[in-house]
Amino acid sequence: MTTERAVAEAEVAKEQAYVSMLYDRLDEVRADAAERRRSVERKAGNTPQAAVERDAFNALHAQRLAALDAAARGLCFGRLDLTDGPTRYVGRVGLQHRDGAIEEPLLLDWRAPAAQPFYLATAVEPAGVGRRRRIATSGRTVTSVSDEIFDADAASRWTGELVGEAALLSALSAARTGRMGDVVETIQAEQDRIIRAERQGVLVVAGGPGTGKTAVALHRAAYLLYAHRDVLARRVVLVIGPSPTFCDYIGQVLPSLGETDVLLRSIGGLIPDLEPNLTETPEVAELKGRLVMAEVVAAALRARQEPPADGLRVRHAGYELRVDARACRRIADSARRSGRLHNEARPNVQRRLVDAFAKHYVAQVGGDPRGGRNLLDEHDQADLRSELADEPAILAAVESVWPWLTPEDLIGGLFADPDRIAAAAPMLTDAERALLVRRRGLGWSDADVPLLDEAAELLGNLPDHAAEARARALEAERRELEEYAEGVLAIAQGSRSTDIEDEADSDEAAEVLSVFDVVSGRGLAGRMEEIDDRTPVERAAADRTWVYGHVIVDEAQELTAMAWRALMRRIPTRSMTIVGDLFQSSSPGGALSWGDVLGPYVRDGNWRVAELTVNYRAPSEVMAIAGRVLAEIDPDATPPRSVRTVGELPWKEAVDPADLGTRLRKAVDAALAGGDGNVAVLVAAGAEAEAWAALEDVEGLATVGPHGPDLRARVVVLTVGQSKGLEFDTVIVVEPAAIVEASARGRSDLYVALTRATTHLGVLHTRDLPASLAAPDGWA
Ligand SMILES: Nc1ncnc2c1ncn2[C@@H]1O[C@H](COP(=O)(O)OP(=O)(O)OP(=O)(O)O)[C@@H](O)[C@H]1O
Repeated sequence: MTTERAVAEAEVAKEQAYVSMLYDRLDEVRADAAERRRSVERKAGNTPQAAVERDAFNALHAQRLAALDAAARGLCFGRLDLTDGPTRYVGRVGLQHRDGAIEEPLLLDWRAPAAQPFYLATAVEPAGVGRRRRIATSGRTVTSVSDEIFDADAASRWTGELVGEAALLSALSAARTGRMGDVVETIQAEQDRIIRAERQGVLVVAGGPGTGKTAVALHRAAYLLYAHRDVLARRVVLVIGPSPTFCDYIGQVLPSLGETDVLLRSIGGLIPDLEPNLTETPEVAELKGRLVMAEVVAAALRARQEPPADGLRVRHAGYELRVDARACRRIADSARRSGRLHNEARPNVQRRLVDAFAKHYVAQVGGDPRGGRNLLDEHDQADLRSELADEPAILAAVESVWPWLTPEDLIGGLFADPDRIAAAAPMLTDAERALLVRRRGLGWSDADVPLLDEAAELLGNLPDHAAEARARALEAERRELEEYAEGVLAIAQGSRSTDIEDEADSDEAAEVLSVFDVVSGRGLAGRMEEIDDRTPVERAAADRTWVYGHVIVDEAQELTAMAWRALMRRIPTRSMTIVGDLFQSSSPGGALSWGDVLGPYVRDGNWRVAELTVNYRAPSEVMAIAGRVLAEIDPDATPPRSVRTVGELPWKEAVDPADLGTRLRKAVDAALAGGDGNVAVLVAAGAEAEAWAALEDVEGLATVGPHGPDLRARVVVLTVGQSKGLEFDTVIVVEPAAIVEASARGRSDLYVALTRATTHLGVLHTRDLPASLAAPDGWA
């Protein structure tokens, strides 16, 4: 055995002793936490107050246990030998001595200030570190140690191998699993500075593909929760991702760091109980994303507050009761001027209209034919008034002036009626207005969500009784419509089934479907009756108006102006981390500059940009090709510098259209045979069906669930839009020309597609390649 190996083994043995001790201590702490949780559960007291307290403590201990469980994997991964001080061990969680008497902790949480030199020390700026040691473990066993020596004295004491970037490179070369993992053991200095940046104000993290923006954003969430737990655990950190698929992809990172006070959502998921089920064309999504839509929504509401031109008439107890048009208008105008939200103003409108009807009623019932004083006394008049207050015909008349409205009513009612659109959106062209038309009851798209949110802001909540009454009314309406629809269909089509899907084209069916809108109102009413023993994250998830402690936006370049508007309402303190790359923006309504995005919401000087410059994902061979596409997007842009070179050039192949499927199949088979990594086939939107069909019988092909294809499969087909933020060992891009043509920002889509590869990249094409890819150099 060489001396170096003997020394290394001795060091491993020493670290093993320390790491075993840490695991013993972790087991003790977990046992204590579990015992405390059990004792809370056993605590006496059956009052609702005691139950709520018990649940709160339970949640706290459950969270602590989750953090300790998460820490068990790779508990300790580093050691710092300070030049003028003690030795410190760095890990996933902080551990103290049992008696707590000794000041130095047994293990430092990676987020503690004292642990920072582990990420920042370099030979040039050692930050007081003599030696940084990385400790690799498998389960509870130390498998190796590797050192960097920053101090000549320490160097003379240590003769083992020096492996600077080995841990990073080995992490980056590992096969991908379809789920992002944490990088806590190998955070790089430029990333660490961003992770620990001040909480106040808006921090924009810009950087090219693969620079770790998502990784940094998630570790920042974990850091902020550590540094400001008192506020943030109560107010919750919201992380916005570009799609539910992406949220699934990154969903394990924070739990693996022991953090659960975080809510992950896409913009489409911002309204509780509403799951968008429709996909818009890019034109419609762009139109709905424009800020002018806020004016359209406001105008649509004003139009719903318009009293009938010839006033109101109601028959009651043999009398015709009237409120003339001028009086109706006065009441509506003053409700609008009151500044109250629409539904909050309704009780006042109702009271004044009932008063006006009652006045007419009293005049008719007690009027003196000879022109004298009214014959009814004050009590009689009050009785008549209260008789009218619950009269359905009167309430229906009030509805016609100032209806109870949910966001779904307002926006669904607007889109369903070209006349309403014309009145609310005179600033749009005819063609644009036509894009907005949609029958009611078909559902909602991601692009509708900010509009529904805008509507909700103007409307306010329905009070419980109104929500219930409305649910009852709509239930009755639904039954009536169902009967009607059945009748109509029975006459028209004999015994044909009235399955809703069969009827999707009939107007009756559309109306029948529209009652699904009610579910959220009813769900809301039901929820309010429950005792509120939910965790802050659960409460935030169920509350559209929740104000968050910090908001992190990933792939922020994709958000439309309306989406930003909706999001900013959730974070009035503007404590935000915004992560994105403008060159990867494919959304036609997406950002062109961070100044444009933030200008309306954040004062200059309250936001700053931090850049990430190193590409941890795509190797230099892939970036050489992708960089040429970037140069076509913007000749002045600099692609991020790759840390890895894999020694394999990307390939491209021209194929006959008839052979595309067979060739694709061959390429996927070859990739699968070449290793145990995953494979993604990336295509232009609309071309996915063909690719799925070509790969139908490939073993390991993804299944498709409600959030899209399962990324944990070995082979997956995705549109470029779906692949945003993801990465795969092998990427096969099909028909770049079609990707470029598919949208106004098609070149950015092609840049995104090429930069998803961690190791192998291939391009299949039946048409000419864009100039940036046509040049022969850089290809195998
Ligand atoms: N310090 C690090 N240590 C180990 N792996 C890292 C580190 N930083 C980033 N990575 C890895 O690099 C890959 C790319 O990171 P990430 O997805 O965060 O990049 P991104 O900038 O968000 O990319 P894109 O803009 O393309 O979505 C991921 O696999 C991530 O885990």
